[in-house]
Amino acid sequence: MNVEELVDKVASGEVKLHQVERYTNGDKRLATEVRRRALEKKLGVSLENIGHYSIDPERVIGKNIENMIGVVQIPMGVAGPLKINGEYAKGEFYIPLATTEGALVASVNRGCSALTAAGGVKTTIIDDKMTRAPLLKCPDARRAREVAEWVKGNIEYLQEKAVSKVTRHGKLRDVKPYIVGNNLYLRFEFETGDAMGMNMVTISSEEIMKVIEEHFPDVRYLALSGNVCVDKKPNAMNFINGRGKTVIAEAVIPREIVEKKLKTTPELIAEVNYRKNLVGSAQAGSYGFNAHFGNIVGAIFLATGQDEAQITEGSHGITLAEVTPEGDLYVSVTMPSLEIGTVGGGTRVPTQREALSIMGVAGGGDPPGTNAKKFAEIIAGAVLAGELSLLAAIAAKHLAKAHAELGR
Ligand SMILES: CC(C)(COP(=O)([O-])OP(=O)([O-])OC[C@H]1O[C@@H](n2cnc3c(N)ncnc32)[C@H](O)[C@@H]1OP(=O)([O-])[O-])[C@@H](O)C(=O)NCCC(=O)NCCSC(=O)C[C@@](C)(O)CC(=O)[O-]
Ligand SMILES: NC(=O)C1=CN([C@@H]2O[C@H](COP(=O)(O)OP(=O)(O)OC[C@H]3O[C@@H](n4cnc5c(N)ncnc54)[C@H](OP(=O)(O)O)[C@@H]3O)[C@@H](O)[C@H]2O)C=CC1
Repeated sequence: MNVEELVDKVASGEVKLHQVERYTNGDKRLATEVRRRALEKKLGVSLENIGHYSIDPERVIGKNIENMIGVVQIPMGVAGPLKINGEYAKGEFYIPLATTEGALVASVNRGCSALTAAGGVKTTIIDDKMTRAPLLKCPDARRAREVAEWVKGNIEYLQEKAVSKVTRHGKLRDVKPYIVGNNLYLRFEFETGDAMGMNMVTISSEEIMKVIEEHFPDVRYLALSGNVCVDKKPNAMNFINGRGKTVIAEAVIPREIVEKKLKTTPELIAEVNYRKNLVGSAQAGSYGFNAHFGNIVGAIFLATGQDEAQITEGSHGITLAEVTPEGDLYVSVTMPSLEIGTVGGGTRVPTQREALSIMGVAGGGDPPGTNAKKFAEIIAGAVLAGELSLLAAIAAKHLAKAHAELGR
């Protein structure tokens, strides 16, 4: 069948979208073009821009995407330099941000400028784990408790018998059981090196379930994810117990810098933060006791190939601002659930990998895990920059003007 015939057959539905590779001798670039052209024909639309890209379909189909028709492009800007005094990120960094929201990059850039002039951001990682919580249906709550106790006492055994079969970098380090009636949710905690880890921990958890079913034939493994993990949904669990990296970025900004660069005062920033981010968020029942973590996390996630659905949990967290006894401004962001990686998933897509390389965090670290931790510290620093600048703009009543000038 020639290409024109194939396009027609796909447009008519005779060949399904996911079957096209069968007719292109496995040529994925051609299959991508055929699907796009079939869609153009069927819908009477032009997808010319979606069809212009540098990413090789051979590298992403089958690992990152199915039914590929092309690529969507998001403008990418860069903010910085931002000085970070972290335990992993040390020095000045440029932060790639993919967004279509005018004024966002300018704002993060302004925050970077103020923070760097103030001596930089101090970052601290409090915890680091990826979780998966399978659901087991037990005869009753007492049996559920027995299973949970056995699992708690057999972490090393499960690592050896199940997890080590799946992954070299994934390590089962703990489990937190939750029991509801006869349901047992085993929230497994894993170290995942430089990977965000969801594939690693999901496949490992299934192996663990096999071992548990062998030991407890009266217990039925019902769902690999029991929603206590918690992945890709707003939730209190990750806010309180953490998931991915739990990281804090903080800085003290001298009053002169607040006045000169941010056009306001430490007192006004602290008051706006208290009344907006803390009281306002409490009134709204929000998990985001912050101004716009989601903006910065989202733009970095899109630029660097992170799982975009996990921007949800990345947007959780608390911003603090207070005036120091010396009259300067202390600011911090506490991010309980930053689920990120520098290997695996979308990080291997060439454009995204280049974006990671801007920060010196593409690929695995030496030792493993250090690159992802460095990346987490850089994100937290950038989030602090964004929070600081937006809070200042709101305090100075510059928000509407900024977006009128840069966003329309
Ligand atoms: C727009 C600014 C930065 C102007 O701020 P400014 O202080 O008037 O600007 P400036 O010209 O005096 O320059 C100060 C610094 O800003 C940066 N800067 C300034 N202009 C640019 C530019 N064009 N491109 C790149 N960087 C720029 C630059 O770093 C510069 O310092 P330097 O490096 O020169 O020493 C400021 O008004 C601002 O930050 N506004 C806030 C905008 C913002 O944060 N938007 C985020 C999205 S809002 C949203 O989506 C969430 C929301 C609001 O709904 C959440 C909520 O409910 O709170
Ligand atoms: N399965 C699911 O339920 C879900 C999957 N996802 C998706 O999962 C993907 C991410 O899964 P993830 O497990 O992070 O990625 P991968 O599945 O790509 O696993 C990471 C791979 O990198 C290897 N690796 C090499 N060097 C390192 C290093 N330094 N540190 C860690 N691993 C290293 C690992 O080897 P080895 O394993 O031998 O150590 C492993 O093969 C994303 O595409 C995401 O969208 C998201 C949510 C749910």
